[in-house]
Formats: sequence, structure tokens, C-alpha cells
Amino acid sequence: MKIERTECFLIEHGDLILPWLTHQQLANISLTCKSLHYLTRIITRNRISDASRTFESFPIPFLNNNNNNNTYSYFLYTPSILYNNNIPRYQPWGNSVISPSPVWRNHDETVTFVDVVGCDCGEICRDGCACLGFFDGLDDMGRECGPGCFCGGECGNRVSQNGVAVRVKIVRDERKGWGLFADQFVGKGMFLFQYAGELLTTKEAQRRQKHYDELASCDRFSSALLVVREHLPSGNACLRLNIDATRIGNVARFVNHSCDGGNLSTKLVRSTGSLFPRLCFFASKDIQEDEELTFSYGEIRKRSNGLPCYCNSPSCFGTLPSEDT
Ligand SMILES: C[S@@+](CC[C@H](N)C(=O)[O-])C[C@H]1O[C@@H](n2cnc3c(N)ncnc32)[C@H](O)[C@@H]1O
Repeated sequence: MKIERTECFLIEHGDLILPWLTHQQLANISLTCKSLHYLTRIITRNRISDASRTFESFPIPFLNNNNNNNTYSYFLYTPSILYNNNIPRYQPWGNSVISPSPVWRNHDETVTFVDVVGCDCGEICRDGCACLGFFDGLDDMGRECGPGCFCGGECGNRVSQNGVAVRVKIVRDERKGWGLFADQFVGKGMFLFQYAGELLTTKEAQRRQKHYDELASCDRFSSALLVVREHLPSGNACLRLNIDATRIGNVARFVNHSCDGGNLSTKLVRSTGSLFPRLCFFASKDIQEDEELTFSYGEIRKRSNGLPCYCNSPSCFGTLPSEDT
């Protein structure tokens, strides 16, 4: 009797409730009656059509031609790095009525240097802009206009601040899990996306990595915790960024490793006035439509029993890079 009442309530308010459920919760209630089965199928179809939950300019579909139950990968979406602990436990996904809250946009500018004055070109920057001068796609460090500048979001020197810049799709592979593929031609040097997720302290990153390693050893679990070290000009110190996209992140969390370096290069890009740089992905060569997007996770293989690598490149080491975080 109690179950029936819950079903009626869910059917009546499905539009409001179902998009907030995780994939597991959705799967469970889809078994309870025909109406809920039908409603959850619609939600699932919407989720598959856009992993970004409409946060990005283009929809980013999941494609799975394999005969398994992995119709999509469940995670929360953020288009940029999250600097605080105020991470939601749930986020709506799969209903056209509810669109993402604007609060989630432009997080890149929330941690800034006070009083850093950038360029004063006006709304759109000109040739002589003090912040210009890196978009050759080759240097290790990039600079863009930022919160310290007078220009606005339309400025051409804010290329990496407007979310995913090219059409991509998330495709299932039997051995590597989900992977990110180009859904259009991408010319060498073009910006694609940044690596978005939670910015963690090193202590928290080490705690989570230990937990993820345990999960990976007993399950087909994929973590997306990335550690970036930026060597400072003094040579004596390095800035360490720990970005965890496992629970909440953007499409960069689906980029798989390739031992030959793949077709993407990474660069830290700093916006004038921003405290932290962002890790940005550029095409290191021309990329054709339907080509998988990959990069090298690193050179170090510390673990004797590392995870097997299926990158298929002639220079494959056989195991994925692994480091002590
Ligand atoms: C950042 S995630 C990439 C997305 C992941 N494939 C997924 O399904 O969510 C990293 C994980 O992907 C898998 N992976 C990435 N590159 C791989 C490769 N070359 N061979 C095998 N597995 C790979 C490993 O499980 C790794 O821990």
C-alpha cells in the first residue's frame, strides 16, 4: 500500500523529482511499475543526449555500441574548476524544464588577487593588449585576460573561459571504458577544453587517491584525479594543483591515456588577476572527426601491478602511468 502511494506521487511529480535521481535510484524505481519505467526511459534518453546537462554550448552525447548495461556514466557536471567545499550532492539532469542554475557558471573568477590591474583595452582587446601573446599553442604557459581586466566575456583573449570549444562525443570501449572523441575536425593548436573538477588540498587528494586505488582493485572503477605540478621560475618550488573530476567535472574526465602522447597537449593558462591557473587542452596535431582524443597521463610507472594499458600505440608500455600522489 505504502509503495503504491509513493508510485502515485512520483508519477504525478515525476518532472520535478526524477531528474534529481542518480542512475542507480532511477534504475531501482523503473522496476516498480510500467508508468515509472516509461518516465525513467525518457529521462535516460535525455541524459544520453547531453552529458553536459546543457552547461556547454553543444550537446555532448554518450554513444555505446557494445552490448552492455552502461548506457551512460553518472557524474555531476561543472564547466569550470570548483574552489570551495560547497559541492552539491545532487544536480538535476534529464529534464528540459529544469535548466542548470546560473550560479554554476564563471567559477574561474571566484578566487582572484585583490587589486591586480589587467589590461584596459575596453570591451574587446586590441593588438597591443598587455595580456596577449601566447596563442601559438606551443608554450608551456598561457595568459589570458581575466577578472583584473576591463574587457568582457566576448574578448578574443578569453578563449579558454567559455567552456568546451569544439563538438565532442563520449564513446564506450570494451577495455578502456568511456573515451572522448572529436565530433568535428580540430586544427592543430586549437583550444578544446579545460580540466574541470574539484580543487583539492594535497592531503585530501592523497586520501582520495588511496580510496580510489582500493575501489579500482576490486571493481571496474575509473578515477579522474589529476595532479599538475608547475615549476616556479626560482626552480626551488613548485605549485601543485590537485583537480578531482571523479564526482563532479567536465568532459575532460573522459580523456584516455596514450603512451605515444596522443593528439592533445596540455598547458597551464593563467587569467590576469586569477589566483590559480587552469589546465587547458590543445590539439597537438590536426584531429579528424571520429578520432579519439588522448594525451599522456605521465612517464612514471611506480606500481609493479599497474593497470593494463590498451592505447594500442606502437610505443605502448603495457601499463598505465602511476605515481604516488
Ligand atoms: C580519467 S579516466 C578516463 C575515462 C574512463 N575511461 C571512464 O570510463 O570514465 C581514467 C581511467 O580510464 C581508464 N583508461 C584510460 N586510458 C586507458 C588506456 N590507455 N588503457 C586502459 N584503460 C585506460 C583507466 O581505468 C583509468 O583509470
